[in-house]
Amino acid sequence: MTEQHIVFIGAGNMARALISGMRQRDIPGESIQVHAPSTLHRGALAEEFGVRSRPAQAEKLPENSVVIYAAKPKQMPAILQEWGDTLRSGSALFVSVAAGVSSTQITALLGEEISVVRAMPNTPSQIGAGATTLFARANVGASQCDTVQQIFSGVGKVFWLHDEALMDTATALAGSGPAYVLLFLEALEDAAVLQGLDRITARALALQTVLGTAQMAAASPASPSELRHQVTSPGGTTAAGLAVWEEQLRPLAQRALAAAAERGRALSQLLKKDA
Ligand SMILES: NC(=O)C1=CN([C@@H]2O[C@H](COP(=O)(O)OP(=O)(O)OC[C@H]3O[C@@H](n4cnc5c(N)ncnc54)[C@H](O)[C@@H]3O)[C@@H](O)[C@H]2O)C=CC1
Ligand SMILES: O=C(O)[C@@H]1CCC=N1
Repeated sequence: MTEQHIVFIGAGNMARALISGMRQRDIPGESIQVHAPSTLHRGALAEEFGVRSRPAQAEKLPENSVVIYAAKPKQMPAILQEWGDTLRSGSALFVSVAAGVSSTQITALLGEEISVVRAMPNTPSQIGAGATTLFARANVGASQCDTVQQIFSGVGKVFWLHDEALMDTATALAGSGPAYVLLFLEALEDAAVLQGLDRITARALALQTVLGTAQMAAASPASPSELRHQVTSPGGTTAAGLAVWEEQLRPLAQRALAAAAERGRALSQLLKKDA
């Protein structure tokens, strides 16, 4: 990709996941800069990934900077207050990974229409297997969209949305999704242990089953439903297990995604109250 200067605001879990994925894609450490108040967090990233580390306060940014906001949603008013002059005076592209906070809220906080893209990545980005949804405001140019596409496609698959309201759904599905899959793994493991299987074998079997099935589904032109039928012999073990899952799983998925998307909208409302 073209020489970009990538500036992270925040040095937590998501910044770490993205930086890890970027470094594996040979984005040089010197072109990544991390700002956070805690020397512990940013120092650890500097040591592990060779990125540059700075305190929280803003400074003049190099040309071609992409600023990735990776601190908490509720901190955005205070942090943008600190960064406002820097962001308004330069030509930086601002990418927010904050759940819920709308691009209109971001430009309102900055008091100016700078280029803003929202991104919703997820933690598998740390091994290049992320899923990121992107939304660009109308004033973001094609070359800026290309830049963001290159950054996030380096750490996984990228999906653009044209309706910003659906970012809350994408957050509920893919941003939060790794936690659901991990809970599913834990539940399968615990259930097998309850039947007597030792924990190490139960964990390894659950993991390989989910991994192998996801890889098979990704490699196959068949739909998940078609592949599922290939496993399900009439009157067999799978049919017996599936009957139990079917009672609850779809309504549960709907409720879980609704709750997560609603939380995204609530985070955005909270910001309105604080702003
Ligand atoms: N964790 C995840 O799986 C995902 C998180 N996100 C979003 O990423 C953002 C960060 O989430 P996490 O990394 O999980 O949180 P975290 O709590 O791990 O990290 C937050 C970071 O912000 C830093 N920070 C606090 N005050 C600051 C300031 N004044 N200036 C600069 N940095 C400051 C903290 O030092 C910390 O490094 C959130 O907005 C979240 O919605 C988005 C997708 C997935
Ligand atoms: O739980 C959260 O709010 C963040 C956004 C998506 C994943 N983690």
